[in-house]
Amino acid sequence: MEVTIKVENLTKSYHDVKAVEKINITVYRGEVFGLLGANGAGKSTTIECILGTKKYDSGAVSVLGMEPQRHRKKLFEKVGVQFQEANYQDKITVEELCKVTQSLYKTTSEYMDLLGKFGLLDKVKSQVSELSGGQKQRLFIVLALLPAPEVVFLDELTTGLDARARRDVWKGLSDLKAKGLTIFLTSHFMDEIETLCDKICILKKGKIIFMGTAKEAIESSPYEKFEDAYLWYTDEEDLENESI
Ligand SMILES: Nc1ncnc2c1ncn2[C@@H]1O[C@H](COP(=O)(O)OP(=O)(O)OP(=O)(O)O)[C@@H](O)[C@H]1O
Repeated sequence: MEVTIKVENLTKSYHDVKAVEKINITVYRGEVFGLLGANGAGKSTTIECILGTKKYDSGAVSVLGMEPQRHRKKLFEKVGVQFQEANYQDKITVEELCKVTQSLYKTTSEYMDLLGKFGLLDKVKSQVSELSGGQKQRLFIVLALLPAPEVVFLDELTTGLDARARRDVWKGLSDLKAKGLTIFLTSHFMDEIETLCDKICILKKGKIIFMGTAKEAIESSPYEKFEDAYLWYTDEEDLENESI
């Protein structure tokens, strides 16, 4: 199997806070990989180190066989990133933003196809500033996929989306996965993780406390539901006291 992302002993501190410590991750081509953990567990730091937008203290990272900080430009052509907030002019339509984004890349996907896949076809002529939060979120997924990337990073995949839109996003991503796209995502929704991810990694205070499939996570816990198992991994000591 072809390795798409390889992270070895990744360590990063902010002053005296160890945000991630000796993390090892391998993601194969065509896999959907889910990075989980409570707020502050180290997910964003890990993603930023993998993308080369943050400097790590020690360890090694390779994406599509390239070192992100050294091959930033070349990687930019093949890696898609979903931003939570994008910097675009106020008065720009969805179509114009798609075209501007396309102009940054050598090869691109058809924006109309992607807007259709993610339920935004009727918004093509709308101003981006007039979209709802959930529509913007989907537009950011479309923008991440426009370069026809080999791997895409989706941080907090469906935060802010309604139930229908979440299902549409899952379907859109599953179709792209079937075509060989590698997907690296974070999410706080356990149903989404269970549905989409081939492999998950749970971080707690910057360290990996579980790596495997969602099914394996359940099997190695005392619980039958993935969300219960996840909570057991992330805060073992508190779960027994909960009444709901
Ligand atoms: N720029 C920074 N300066 C100092 N500390 C930081 C900085 N960025 C993150 N941290 C700290 O590093 C730790 C990991 O943060 P990180 O943002 O990676 O977590 P996360 O898992 O992405 O959280 P969330 O789910 O809330 O987005 C936290 O303790 C956080 O306070």
